[in-house]
Amino acid sequence: MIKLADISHDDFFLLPSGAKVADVLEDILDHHTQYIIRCSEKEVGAVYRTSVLLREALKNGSGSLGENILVSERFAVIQEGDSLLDLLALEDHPDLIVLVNEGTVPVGMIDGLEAIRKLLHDFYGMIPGTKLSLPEYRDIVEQLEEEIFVTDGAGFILYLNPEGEKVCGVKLEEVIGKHVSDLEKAKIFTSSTTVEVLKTKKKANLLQKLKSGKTVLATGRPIFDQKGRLVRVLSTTKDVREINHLMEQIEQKNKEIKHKNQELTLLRESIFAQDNFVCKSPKMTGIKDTIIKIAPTDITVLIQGESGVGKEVVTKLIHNLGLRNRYPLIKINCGLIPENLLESELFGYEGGAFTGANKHGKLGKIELANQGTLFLDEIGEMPLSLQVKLLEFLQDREFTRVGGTQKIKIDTRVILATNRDLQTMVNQGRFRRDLFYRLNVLPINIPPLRERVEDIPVLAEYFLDQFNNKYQMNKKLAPDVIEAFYEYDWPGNVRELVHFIERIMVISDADFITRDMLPEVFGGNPSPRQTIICTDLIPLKKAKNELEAQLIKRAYEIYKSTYKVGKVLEIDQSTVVKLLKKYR
Ligand SMILES: Nc1ncnc2c1ncn2[C@@H]1O[C@H](COP(=O)(O)OP(=O)(O)OP(=O)(O)O)[C@@H](O)[C@H]1O
Repeated sequence: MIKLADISHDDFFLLPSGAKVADVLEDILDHHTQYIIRCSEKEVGAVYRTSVLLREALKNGSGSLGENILVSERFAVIQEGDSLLDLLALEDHPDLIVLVNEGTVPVGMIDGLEAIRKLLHDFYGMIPGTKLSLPEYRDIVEQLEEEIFVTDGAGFILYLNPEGEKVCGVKLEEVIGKHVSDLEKAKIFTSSTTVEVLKTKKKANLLQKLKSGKTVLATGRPIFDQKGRLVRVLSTTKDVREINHLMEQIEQKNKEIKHKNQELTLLRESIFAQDNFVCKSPKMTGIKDTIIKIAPTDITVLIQGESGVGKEVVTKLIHNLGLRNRYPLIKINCGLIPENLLESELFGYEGGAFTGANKHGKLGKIELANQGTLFLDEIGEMPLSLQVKLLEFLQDREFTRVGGTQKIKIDTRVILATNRDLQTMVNQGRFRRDLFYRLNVLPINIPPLRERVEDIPVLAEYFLDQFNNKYQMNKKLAPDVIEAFYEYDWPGNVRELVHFIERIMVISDADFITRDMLPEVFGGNPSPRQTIICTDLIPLKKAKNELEAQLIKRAYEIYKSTYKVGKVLEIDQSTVVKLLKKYR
């Protein structure tokens, strides 16, 4: 902490109290000082500006310079060992501060404004501008809505700002000079931070209970002099109610956010339901999470999977959950449109572009998808000749109509789907490598239904409900029907399951559909899945182990019961347990 002596100057001339100014005028002129201090051995009487004194001498002659005609500057007297903080205890806002030694002899002077600037800088981290006057600085400190409580290094109270007076319910003059423990004894507050700081010489935070019943959060800070001695303790407090109020506000905001998130989840779920998307398996719930994340972006998505796995359902979800859902989702199936028509279907054409063309021209699907989403289904079927034009469009979102020369810019999101293995097609030279890399920004691979059997019961129940509603029925599936579904291979995936459920519901007379009502493929005769085909030659022992591992794992995935697995694989339950241990 800076001492006042450190920032003082000695630009003054001492004028003993009895001496006449006229008698020492020459001395004053010789010394070239800015101020003249009149003082006795007991006190500092007045401080004059030399310039004022000289002006008076010029005007009236030096003989007329009595003590009375000189107006003293506003000043305060402070001991040279005091620190900046002692300024806070001053009643008035002096323009000048006279530092005196242990007697009363002036040893230095400080500009009041300069001192307050330093004080603000040191204590409050403020770098004051040059425009404020000393009283203004004092007002700032006094108007802080924070309690300021200052003691010396032994705990004797030096200063309490008006907010502190309010908070503690005492006046500065009642407590100044008292020890902080006296205030504790008088129950003005409990557990003083000052006492804590005096003990630990470290910053302390405490909850203080005040006489008024209020609880405040007090922070005490030690202030050391250059020699590392504790010279002051500065404490500030904050009303806990205010903090509690803020905490309540934060909690309220958090609740609102949580509520909004819940609403958003419900909204998303309703979109998933509207778009008829059902899933339970970890693989598909992972895909659902990806959809939620990428839907609001414009990232190009490539959806791969066997026919009927739900590629179009996922496309609709991405569009409907995205920011373009007020604009259309335009689909074009590249596999269904003859090669020679695909270009004009996709990019449109100018009037008279080719024989038989509309003379006014026609908008292509890309233009129709402006602002919305373009869904290119069966992208693996796109002829190589068109792939370059598509690549150019994907890169710049610009294209020309067939028969046109003008570039057209379109703002659309692109989603592509295929049931072909594009990587293999690239290797075989049937799909452009550069286009593949451009498309493969975010691949979503939807697994076939047989690889996510957990979805089978939820999908089956879902379709059952749909067709019960559609046909005004009340049919149910027996648990062994679902078991039979687990065992089937579903080469047509979810599409096959939908159609199968509709068919069985319509053709069966009973309300309760049981396994024996299902076609052969679900039971008696071996299904194609039960045929094991060897495509390669491997050692018999390895092959046996591999088959055993696959069978046991697959069966357990489906039945989640060692008893059932034993029954299906026609082995003891204890063998199932042993094998599961071996292959896990
Ligand atoms: N997760 C799912 N929840 C509910 N229904 C689904 C789900 N996945 C697919 N379906 C239904 O299965 C049928 C086939 O789905 P979709 O047309 O999306 O498959 P696809 O992979 O695009 O097929 P293709 O490759 O033959 O075009 C549709 O009737 C669809 O509603």
